[in-house]
Amino acid sequence: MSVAAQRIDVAAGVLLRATDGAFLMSTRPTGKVCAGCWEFPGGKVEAGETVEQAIGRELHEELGITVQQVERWQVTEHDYPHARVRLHWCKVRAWQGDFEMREGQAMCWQTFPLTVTPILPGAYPVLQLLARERGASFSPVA
Ligand SMILES: Nc1nc2c([nH]c(=O)n2[C@H]2C[C@H](O)[C@@H](COP(=O)(O)OP(=O)(O)OP(=O)(O)O)O2)c(=O)[nH]1
Repeated sequence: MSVAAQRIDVAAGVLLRATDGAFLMSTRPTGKVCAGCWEFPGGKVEAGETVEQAIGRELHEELGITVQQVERWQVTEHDYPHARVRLHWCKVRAWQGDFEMREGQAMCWQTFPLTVTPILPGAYPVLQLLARERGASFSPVA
């Protein structure tokens, strides 16, 4: 099987702010594919890791926070020219620590309609689901 044909497991966290239900989006750091695009924080699940462990590790590495509660939510797939990914989405409602953008990313709490663009296409399905849960809508920019 070629590298491009292998599906890569990615854990992505939907951090939900208790006060107003806003969710956190961040930009992809310089040097990564699609740098500057908005996404949900997370990254590749490493060998031997559970999705929950991967979320805990990634959010600590990227945002400096300690995740206290992770709820598995949806699984979606997306094919990019650079990779075929399987995204394991988790809702994160409890964490400790102050946010530190350890990879030089930008972060923004969002509600619908979103105010950030461009968004990584692999995040569209989960944004549509989140919007539906809230009686809102999300339409990707063509
Ligand atoms: N974190 C995250 N990744 C996403 C989202 N949507 C989406 O298609 N992806 C894709 C983009 C990438 O191909 C893949 C995540 O890989 P990555 O390169 O960011 O992972 P990583 O942080 O482990 O990076 P590295 O160790 O390889 O540098 O998942 C999203 O909302 N959040």
